[in-house]
Amino acid sequence: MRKIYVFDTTLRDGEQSPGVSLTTEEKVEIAIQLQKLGIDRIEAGFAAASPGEIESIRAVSRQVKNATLLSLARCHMKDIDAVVEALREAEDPCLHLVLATSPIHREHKLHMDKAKILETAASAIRYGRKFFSKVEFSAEDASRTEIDFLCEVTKMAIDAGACVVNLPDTVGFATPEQFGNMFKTIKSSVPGIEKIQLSTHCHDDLGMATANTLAAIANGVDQFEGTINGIGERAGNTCVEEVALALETRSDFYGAKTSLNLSEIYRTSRMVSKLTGMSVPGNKAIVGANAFAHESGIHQDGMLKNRSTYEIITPETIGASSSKLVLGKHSGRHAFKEKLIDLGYELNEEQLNIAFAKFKVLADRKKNILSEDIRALLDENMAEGPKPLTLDNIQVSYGNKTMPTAAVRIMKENGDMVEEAAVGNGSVDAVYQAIAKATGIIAELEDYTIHSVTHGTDAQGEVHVVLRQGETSASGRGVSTDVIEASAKAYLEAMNRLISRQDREKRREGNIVIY
Ligand SMILES: CC(=O)SCCNC(=O)CCNC(=O)[C@H](O)C(C)(C)COP(=O)(O)OP(=O)(O)OC[C@H]1O[C@@H](n2cnc3c(N)ncnc32)[C@H](O)[C@@H]1OP(=O)(O)O
Ligand SMILES: CC(C)C(=O)C(=O)O
Ligand SMILES: [Mg+2]
Repeated sequence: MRKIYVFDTTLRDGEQSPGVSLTTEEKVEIAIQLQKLGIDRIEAGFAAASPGEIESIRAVSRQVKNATLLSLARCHMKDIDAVVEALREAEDPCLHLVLATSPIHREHKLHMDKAKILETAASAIRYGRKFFSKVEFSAEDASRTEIDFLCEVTKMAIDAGACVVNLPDTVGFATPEQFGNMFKTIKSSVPGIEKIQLSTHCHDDLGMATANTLAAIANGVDQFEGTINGIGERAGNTCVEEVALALETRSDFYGAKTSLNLSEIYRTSRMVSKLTGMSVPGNKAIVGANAFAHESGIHQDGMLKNRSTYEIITPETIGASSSKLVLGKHSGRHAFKEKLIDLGYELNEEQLNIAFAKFKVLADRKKNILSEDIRALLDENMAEGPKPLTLDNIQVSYGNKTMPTAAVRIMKENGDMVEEAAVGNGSVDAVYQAIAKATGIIAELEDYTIHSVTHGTDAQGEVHVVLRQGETSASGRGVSTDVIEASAKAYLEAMNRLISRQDREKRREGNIVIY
């Protein structure tokens, strides 16, 4: 199996993401993790950018022992001198030089003709070789460079002493077939190409960075460059994790693999996301929160029967915890039942049907049903004891400049409905006043607590109340995506318990129940 070298540029091109600036400590933390991941070459920064950048690269170089360490430089002596300073303590240093070669960059940016490009790059490589035994040369915007000139540039870099020649798709313009052909031509027509390693470096402007990188690999490159989570300039770079997993999963096709410790991928992704502040979209390949989550009933049923039906990579491979069957409105009975077993509930067929029906109602109201939602739903449905009072309807009118008003309709055990409205000093208070008026039961609210059972703005709220009447107290719990409804449910549950307790006590005393 051919080994593909991984060049990680999270700390250089990744840091070029708008809004990202890593401290020295953060760069060091990421570099240590990149080593654990088994990255072969780590680009720690652009030394000439600032004195602080030189310091950061030096700090990283003190920690990196098992990877080649690079810093990027323009083809300028002062940039190269800055790299010399930054990489002085590196165990295995490599200078990374860049110069654009495309007609657009030559004419509009550099104001250099082809001869000047060749001369500038060659003298920079030669100057760099005085300090470094390893020099990588990148022909920026290679994919928009005339192929004959690119062959000349590659030959110049080899002759001047580069050991890696990188041909980037700097602006994400290439298409896989065209990009693959570019490498095929370079490999077959540049004399001395076997003396160096060929590398690729892609950007994702058209969403083709991974495809283009794989096309380059299929056409013989030895190294690919990328970043964790694909962060980087504009739409970002090739995602290291995507290419590594594509090679691993489709080694039958590519016949090539990286030597990454794949089980460190998830941890590395989380760390980079946290330290750069760039969140990973849920549907991101490999490392997104949904990459191993299954919501629809047919998929969940398949997963329960055999994971290979809907997963081509296991989460364990990348160090993520496990596949998730996410319960939602598309879920079916198989997954629901499995979830109940996981949560320790044993329901008979009839109970299961009832719970499943209630779950579907909840799923229509709430996008993401979590374990706590299910627990809350089951505990509520399975709560024992008689229910003298049931909430039938509730309506609240709230305005920050008006008194909150609530109207409630409550069904008694015998089926009678009682309706009342009341104002309060808040919406919950108004509801409680209305319930008190409707039932005629005046109880002291001894305790009221509310917390979110799950996360997000559509989370379920769970309310606990304690009511007291004389010597008797009772607690109640209510759960709903609406906190007012949860509050009303909790209040009525506490009232029902209060009534039952008083009922029992009165029976014992031979009296008649008041309610
Ligand atoms: C494709 C890439 O990702 S390339 C890497 C991009 N990364 C960075 O730019 C790192 C951060 N950069 C910086 O801190 C600054 O741009 C510096 C320190 C490098 C240079 O800053 P300044 O001297 O102020 O120049 P500025 O950035 O405004 O312009 C770039 C100059 O370098 C020239 N240049 C651009 N690329 C190269 C190159 N590879 N080799 C030599 N000169 C180059 C430009 O033509 C321009 O020259 P000019 O001043 O004669 O017009
Ligand atoms: C410096 C080079 C490799 C680069 O980042 C690019 O061309 O995108
Ligand atoms: Mg780049």
